[in-house]
Amino acid sequence: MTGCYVCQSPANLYCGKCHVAVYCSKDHQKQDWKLHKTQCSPYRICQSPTLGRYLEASRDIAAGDVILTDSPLLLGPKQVTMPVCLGCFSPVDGSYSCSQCGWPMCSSDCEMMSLHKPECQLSQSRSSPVQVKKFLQMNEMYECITPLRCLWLRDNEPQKWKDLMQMESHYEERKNTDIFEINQTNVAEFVQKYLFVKDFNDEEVHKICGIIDVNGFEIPGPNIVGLYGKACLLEHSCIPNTARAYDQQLNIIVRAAVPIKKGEHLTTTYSDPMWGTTNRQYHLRTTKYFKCICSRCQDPTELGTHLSSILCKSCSGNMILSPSPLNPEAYVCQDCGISTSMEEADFMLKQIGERLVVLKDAPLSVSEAFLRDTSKQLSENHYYRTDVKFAIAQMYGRKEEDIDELHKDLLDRKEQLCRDVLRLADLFSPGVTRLCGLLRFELGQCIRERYRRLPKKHKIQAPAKTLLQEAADLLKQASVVLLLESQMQDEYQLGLQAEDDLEEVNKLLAKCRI
Ligand SMILES: C[S@@+](CC[C@H](N)C(=O)[O-])C[C@H]1O[C@@H](n2cnc3c(N)ncnc32)[C@H](O)[C@@H]1O
Repeated sequence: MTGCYVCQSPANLYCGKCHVAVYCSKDHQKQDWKLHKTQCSPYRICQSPTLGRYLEASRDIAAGDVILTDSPLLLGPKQVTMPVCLGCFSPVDGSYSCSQCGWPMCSSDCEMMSLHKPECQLSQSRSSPVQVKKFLQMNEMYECITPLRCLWLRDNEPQKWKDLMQMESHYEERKNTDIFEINQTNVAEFVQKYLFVKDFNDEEVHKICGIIDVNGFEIPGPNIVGLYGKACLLEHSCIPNTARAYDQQLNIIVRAAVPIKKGEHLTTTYSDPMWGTTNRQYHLRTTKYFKCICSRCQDPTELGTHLSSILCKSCSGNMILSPSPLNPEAYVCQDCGISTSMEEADFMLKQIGERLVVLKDAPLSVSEAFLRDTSKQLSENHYYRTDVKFAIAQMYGRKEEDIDELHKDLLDRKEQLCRDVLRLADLFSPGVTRLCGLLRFELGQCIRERYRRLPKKHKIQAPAKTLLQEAADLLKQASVVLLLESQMQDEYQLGLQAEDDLEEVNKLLAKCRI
């Protein structure tokens, strides 16, 4: 939106505070101020040679405050997906196809959705309907859909196309990479040779593929990627200060996760804050084309957590990436100085990673065995171990038995795991974030259950009240965070449960006369 906020005519005079509202003249800016000052964005758009465009807080922002809400420029299936309906994104089996173009859909209702118009129109360049034959597995035919939805904007929605074209594509860096080759075959050539769409040259197609990869947000839950004109300006940090959520229309809502001071950059995470440095760096380098040099990435101990450290075979000390996690040559023991080559460590990590894959469907005892075995190879907080701890912290009291049937030792175990992972989450994904919300929810359940198990006479003693108060604090914080999620998400349902449980705990607290 680049029209004057008052009269919509072409405008280039930006509000000096937020650099978002734009006017055609000083008069219109003055005229709008009374209204605009109540809405003036808490951020401004800035530019730097290393970051490109980025967002900066234009005033102090409190944790939980909405920084921006942005509607999608477009939505499409993720690049690698199995066949999904091109209207509602549910998996499809081929039993219904669009009457106009032949792409499989759910129903005539989905066929009519405006979302589907771009590929529907463009696919009609073929003389016969599109035929999809491979269902319930990844299907490379779908790699062209989101790019087509972008390319279609060029001739149909010029303002959106202009917004899209401002986004970073890293076109030059992508040339000669594997992904460039894949896009050449599965998008550029597929569009020209199978769909008979000749309107877009290879460079345009590759730029669009880059824009999707670099700027697209993977929306949790369904198989959707969304492009958002304002939210894409958030820069990456391995300890982000904002959190993202989506409403039912898939508008993105960006909130301050922690208090943010005027002048601070607004950051999100493009990777996963609970991954180790090497994995985050690899992901950022190969999909976003930059090297993160944040303080966490430069600290071989990752703020003293040793999230990426392995254990020394000689003295069991923590072995860190040396001489620096950004240019590692070996793992070196902090205690005895012995080193292990990157190849040897990578081989061990790969083997452990393969064990991880099968844990999801196995009994919890197999995950516990994994944690026991790896305690001699990996640091206590290693990201592999933390991943498993987080998974089983959620499953105890849910997967094999309900929490009120859980053996006391297992209840203690769940509580310990929640506390261990929460310590790390509070460092790397701090504040009003989904991860902290989930962990506080689980921990709140443990504490509430510990109270429930107290003998009746102990329930009127001071330690019982302390337990109830802790449960109430945890459930309150969990419900506040989880209810910010979209109602479609499981997290939202847990938020509702946290709210109910909190009510019950508060009633018990009110009865406590200690
Ligand atoms: C989603 S875009 C962000 C907006 C972009 N800066 C622009 O001008 O359109 C992602 C790109 O921004 C740059 N970027 C974001 N965070 C960065 C960071 N922490 N360090 C260096 N570059 C970063 C990288 O070029 C990255 O590929």
